[in-house]
Amino acid sequence: MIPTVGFNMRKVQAGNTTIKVWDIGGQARFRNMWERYCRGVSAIVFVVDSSIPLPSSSTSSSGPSTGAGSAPSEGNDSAAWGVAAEELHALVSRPMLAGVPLLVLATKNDVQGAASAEEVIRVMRLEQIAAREVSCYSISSKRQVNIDVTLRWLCARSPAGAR
Ligand SMILES: Nc1nc2c(ncn2[C@@H]2O[C@H](COP(=O)(O)OP(=O)(O)OP(=O)(O)O)[C@@H](O)[C@H]2O)c(=O)[nH]1
Ligand SMILES: [Mg+2]
Repeated sequence: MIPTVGFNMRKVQAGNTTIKVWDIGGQARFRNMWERYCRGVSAIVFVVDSSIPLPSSSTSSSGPSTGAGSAPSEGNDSAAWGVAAEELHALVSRPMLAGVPLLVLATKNDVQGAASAEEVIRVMRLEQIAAREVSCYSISSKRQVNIDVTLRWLCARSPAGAR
């Protein structure tokens, strides 16, 4: 796996449904593209790394955890959860994306000690996201865990109304 530069487009076949996936880079320099690519979509999938240690204080889910004035972490320490939560909440607050269903995927659940879906719901403050469908699954891309339920969730949000 190499970091996504800009975006990639893939079509994924799932049963009778073809899912057109826009995979957008997560690095800071690509985040201003997110809203544009999310307009008019059937669903937004936001992938987080559940192997990153959770913040020690369950209430401090945003902001830098290191000294005052330091930049928010982009690395693999627990401050990355705060960055992810802030970025997700900023994205879904965009008026153009009102009502778009959101699926948060907590990947790397094959790593020992990975955060559970419930922990990710708490640290990402998903219960604060209103007026849209919000789901969260713990998955492993590496071991193909819960990829089937993920595809079913996406198919059920297809414009053709597979529900
Ligand atoms: N153990 C494990 N590693 C994973 C899993 N999914 C991804 N990785 C690894 O995590 C690293 C980052 O994966 P990427 O798919 O490039 O992450 P990304 O979020 O697309 O990153 P950007 O493209 O920069 O946004 C790679 O080294 C992957 O091999 C997983 O389910 N389990
Ligand atoms: Mg990528």
